[in-house]
Amino acid sequence: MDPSSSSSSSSSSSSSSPPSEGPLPWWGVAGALVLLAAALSPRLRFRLRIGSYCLLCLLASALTAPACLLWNRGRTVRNMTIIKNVVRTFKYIYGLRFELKGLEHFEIEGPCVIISNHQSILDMIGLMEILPERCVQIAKRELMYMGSVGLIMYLGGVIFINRKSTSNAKSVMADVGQAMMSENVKVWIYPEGTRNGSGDLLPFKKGAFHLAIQTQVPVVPVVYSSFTSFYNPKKHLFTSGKIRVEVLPPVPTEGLTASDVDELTDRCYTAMRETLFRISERPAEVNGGGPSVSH
Ligand SMILES: CCCCCCCC/C=C\CCCCCCCC(=O)SCCNC(=O)CCNC(=O)[C@H](O)C(C)(C)COP(=O)(O)OP(=O)(O)OC[C@H]1O[C@@H](n2cnc3c(N)ncnc32)[C@H](O)[C@@H]1OP(=O)(O)O
Ligand SMILES: CCCCCCCCCCCCCCCC(=O)OC[C@@H](O)COP(=O)(O)O
Repeated sequence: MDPSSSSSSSSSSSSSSPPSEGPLPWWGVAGALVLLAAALSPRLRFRLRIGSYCLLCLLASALTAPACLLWNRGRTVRNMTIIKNVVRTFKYIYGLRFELKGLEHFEIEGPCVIISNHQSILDMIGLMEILPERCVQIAKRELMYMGSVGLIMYLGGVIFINRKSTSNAKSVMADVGQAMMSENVKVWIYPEGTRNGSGDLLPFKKGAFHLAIQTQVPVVPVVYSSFTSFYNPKKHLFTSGKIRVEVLPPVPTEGLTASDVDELTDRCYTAMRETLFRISERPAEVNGGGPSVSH
């Protein structure tokens, strides 16, 4: 070791005060314990990760709402563009990669009804990844009360329904039909009516298909591959992963009537289920399609 450096190091050590050796601050200890616990416990790791997602949604909503109000002065589908661009950054935070196919099927002049499978609260990231311009979603009205998330949904033009009351939902959907045509808006609906992480499809509710036939606009099915390889609340699994998204060709409804709803529902259900199994690399069931409408 060079003697000059030793003398300089001894002089520097005499001039600089010794590092403070006091105890770690309380927050340092707490943080270290949480990280240690998370490393040891999958359940805690899952809860921290999904909790951070919810917190991110709340925070991002609270920060984006003023921008929507300033930019577009209130509730309008134009706010969806702002919301979409914010939410699309979330995939980098959670390591979600998308493989997209069939986006050309969205190039429809005018309104249409978009339907897709619904697996979890992460779906919103996949929704915003491909959301076409001037497109709003149908949501359960409970979401309106989720703090800033409810506010941003309201500002983005999301339509809230009481899914526990068919009559209320039907009348709201009828109003949606009129608004679609007068304001040239697309509507995105989750026909399963609830989240479903099974890797299969639940029977479809019929509202989306009634709406499409009442307005004579095409139905555009969208399928997201199963999340089960990287997201499974029952197994406390939430890691990064790849999601295949396939937009299927539009299904026309010109000339159809309410009596064709069941057939239209079945047709979309079968096409989406086959696609879901294919892009999720799951063998199709031997007995063919499952139930397509709610019984
Ligand atoms: C900046 C940072 C931001 C971060 C924060 C995030 C911001 C994100 C912003 C924005 C993204 C927002 C994302 C939101 C996502 C939300 C997801 C959800 O909430 S999913 C749950 C709600 N959605 C549904 O439920 C739709 C599907 N349901 C339907 O369409 C149903 O049909 C419904 C609700 C209309 C009625 O449901 P029924 O349970 O009664 O079931 P049925 O079998 O469909 O209908 C019963 C009878 O009524 C007839 N019917 C139904 N709809 C009809 C209609 N419109 N006209 C006439 N008859 C109808 C049917 O034909 C059936 O009759 P016969 O069995 O055929 O005799
Ligand atoms: C002030 C009160 C704040 C309450 C905590 C707010 C937590 C915010 C979490 C926001 C996560 C983003 C939600 C995206 C929309 C969504 O995907 O909702 C799922 C619904 O389809 C669930 O329907 P269901 O399966 O029937 O329960």
